[in-house]
Amino acid sequence: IQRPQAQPHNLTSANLTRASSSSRQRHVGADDLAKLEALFSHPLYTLHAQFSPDDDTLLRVRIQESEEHNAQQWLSNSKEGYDPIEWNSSTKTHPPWLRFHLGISRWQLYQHRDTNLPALLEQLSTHRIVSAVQKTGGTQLKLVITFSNYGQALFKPMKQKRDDETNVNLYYFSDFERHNAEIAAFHLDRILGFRRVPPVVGRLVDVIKEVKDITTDHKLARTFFNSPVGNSCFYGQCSYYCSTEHAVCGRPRALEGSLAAMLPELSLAPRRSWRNPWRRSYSRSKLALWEKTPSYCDAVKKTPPYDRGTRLVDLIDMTILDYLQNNMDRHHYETFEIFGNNTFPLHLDNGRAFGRHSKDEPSILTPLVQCCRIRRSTLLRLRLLASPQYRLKDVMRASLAQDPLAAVAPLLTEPHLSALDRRLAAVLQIVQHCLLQHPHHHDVIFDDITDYSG
Ligand SMILES: Nc1ncnc2c1ncn2[C@@H]1O[C@H](COP(=O)(O)OP(=O)(O)OP(=O)(O)O)[C@@H](O)[C@H]1O
Ligand SMILES: [Mn+2]
Repeated sequence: IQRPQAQPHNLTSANLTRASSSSRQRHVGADDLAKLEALFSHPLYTLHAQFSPDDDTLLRVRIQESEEHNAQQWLSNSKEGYDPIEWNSSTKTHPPWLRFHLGISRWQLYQHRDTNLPALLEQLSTHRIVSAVQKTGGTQLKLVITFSNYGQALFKPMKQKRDDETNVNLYYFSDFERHNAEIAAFHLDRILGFRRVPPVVGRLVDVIKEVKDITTDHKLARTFFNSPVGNSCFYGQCSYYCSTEHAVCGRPRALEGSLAAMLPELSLAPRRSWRNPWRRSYSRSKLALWEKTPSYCDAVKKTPPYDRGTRLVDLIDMTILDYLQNNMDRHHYETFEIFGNNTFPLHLDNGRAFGRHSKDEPSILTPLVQCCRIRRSTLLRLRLLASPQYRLKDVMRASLAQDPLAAVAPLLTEPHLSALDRRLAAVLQIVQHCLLQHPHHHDVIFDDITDYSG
């Protein structure tokens, strides 16, 4: 494929790493970075880098006969404003978004130390935008952005300042989404070793040049206006908070937002949506059944798909992620249909995480408390992250410093980082309590890494 004009021709993952590490050092201590490096080199991350056999990937490249015959590059007519399509069945020719799609497997979205990841993030944050339209459905304003190489991203704009704490009188279901939460969730999920959040990066978007001027979405275009101080604003159309009072504004045109790599489209890779058994009531007055039934997990454990395989412990993984980031909004989760029940749950939509640092929400941990079940690999990584040698808040600080928006301000403030450590200790305490209550440790610990002794 042809490299986009905005990028140097010699862009490789090697010099990308060099470039980002030199800029990182300005913002974050070398100690934190060394901890992150050491963490990712630990056997608990490297030993089990799953190399999926081909039949365990979501998509496969079909080699066309004509292509085999003339070994020519496959050239198709490209749309106006887009780069020519010059990729074929060889991975070397694929743009990063396509490599990402082709790398999705039964158990993870990308590999540990995936060499495509830096290139994908770099493209999301710098690539030329040729289209921006509203994503329909969902409650809050978000855009689907298309790049000149046909890659796509889901854009969530900054709605509030990073150090704003959610109003205590606001219910979780009316909380604003936060772009920095989407970014931080990607980093946290990767540090926990799950790799179930699609890669997300921060970016300053020019709301006039990169949205208004190029959009084909007339409903969106009609909502642009200039604020009293001359900033360019828009509010779009959605079921909540899409009005002049809740507009998002550039300064004067530059607007912060998160860009999540788009998953393969549903026609290629259909997904199934599952209701979270521990879903909240989404009502001001009603309690959910799980809130009134201490033995609730016994029933869940007998219900497919939680009665076999790894779905229950995967749900516990998701619970731990959500407790750490204080996300109460996990009403549903999705899986890729083609993998049936033996697959991982996607950790999509983390926009309501990191709303509060001064308060923890113990009820998020209810599945862990009621089920007393956890993957051994997860538990061992959590213990690693609780040790001073690595320390969750330090490795998160180092990881988040790699995001381009860290140059504007840290993606998570120090109180949020400290909350991570405090909540991690609470998770480990609950697991300890479970172990004391159960005579057989294997009733609590699901050993998914039997060959690892540590
Ligand atoms: N990276 C992605 N790639 C493709 N589709 C995505 C991605 N992230 C989210 N989606 C899809 O877009 C839908 C809406 O996204 P999201 O849940 O983040 O927005 P929302 O406004 O919070 O929606 P809701 O109010 O229903 O929770 C999701 O149900 C999901 O299927
Ligand atoms: Mn949501």
